[in-house]
Amino acid sequence: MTVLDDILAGVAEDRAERQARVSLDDLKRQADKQPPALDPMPAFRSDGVSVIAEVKRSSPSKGALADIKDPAALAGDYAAGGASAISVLTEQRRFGGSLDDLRAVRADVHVPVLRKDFITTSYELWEARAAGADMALLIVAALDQNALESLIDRARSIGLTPLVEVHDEEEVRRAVAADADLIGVNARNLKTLEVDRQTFERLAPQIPDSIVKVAESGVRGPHDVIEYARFGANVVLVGETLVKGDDPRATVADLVAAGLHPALQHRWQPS
Ligand SMILES: O=P(O)(O)OC[C@@H](O)[C@@H](O)c1c[nH]c2ccccc12
Repeated sequence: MTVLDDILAGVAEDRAERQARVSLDDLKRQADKQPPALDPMPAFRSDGVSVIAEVKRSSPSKGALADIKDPAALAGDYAAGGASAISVLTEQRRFGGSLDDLRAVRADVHVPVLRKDFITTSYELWEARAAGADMALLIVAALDQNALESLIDRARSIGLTPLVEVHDEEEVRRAVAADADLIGVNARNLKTLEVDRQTFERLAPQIPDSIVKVAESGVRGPHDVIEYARFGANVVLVGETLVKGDDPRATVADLVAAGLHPALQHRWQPS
C-alpha cells in the first residue's frame, strides 16, 4: 500500500461522514449562492511566473510545519505580496486542513482560491464550489481515466478550473488525453513522498505548448523559481517555504520578482 493509497482511504472515510451530514442538494444550493468563480488563467498566462501560495499546516513527509492561527490573514499577506492565487489544503488527517480554512480564506481575499485535496468524487467538487473555491486539484495518480475525464468536465461545468497533477510520463499522457489545460508537475512523488526537482525539467517538454504549466513543490527561494521558469514553468506552487518563513508577504514578493527576472524575458508564454 502506497502513502497515496493510505491517504485516499482516510479521505474516503472523512467524506462519508460529511456526506451523511450534508446532502448533495444542499451543496448545490450553497454553490448557487456563491458569486461566480474567478478565472485564474489570464494571470497564469501573463508575463512572468505566477505564484500560487499555499496555506499548509502540516504534511505527511514533514509533520507539523506551522501553527497557522489565522489562515485568512496569512492568505491576505500572500495576496499583498503578489500571489496570483491561494491554495488551501483541506485534507484533514495528514495535512491538518479543512473546508473551514478555505471558507475563511475565501471571505478575505480577492484572488482565485484552489481547493487542495484528494478529490475523487463530484461531491467534493460541489463542496469546493459551495465553500467559494475557484479551482480544484485533480491528482491523476488517484483516478482512473474515466473518473479523471468526468471530474474535469464536472469541475468546468460548475465553474471550477481544474488543476491536473502529474508526476510521471504516463500521467502527463493521461492528463493531456483528458483535455487538461492547466497541468501541475509535482516534484514530490505522492507514492513515496520523495522530492525530485528534476521531475519538472523531464516532463515539461512532453506537455503541449498551449497548456499552462505549474511547477509544484520544492521551491526554497527565488533561485528555484528561476530554475523552474527556465524549463518552462508558467506558475509555481509554494507551501512549506512560505509557511515556515517569518515574513510571508516579503517572501512571496521575492518569488514574484524572481519570476520577472530579465534573463527569463524571452520565454515563451502559452496562448
Ligand atoms: O510545501 P511545498 O514543497 O512547497 O509543496 C507545495 C505543494 O506543491 C504540495 O503541498 C502539494 C502538491 N501536490 C499536492 C497534493 C496533495 C497535497 C499536497 C500537495
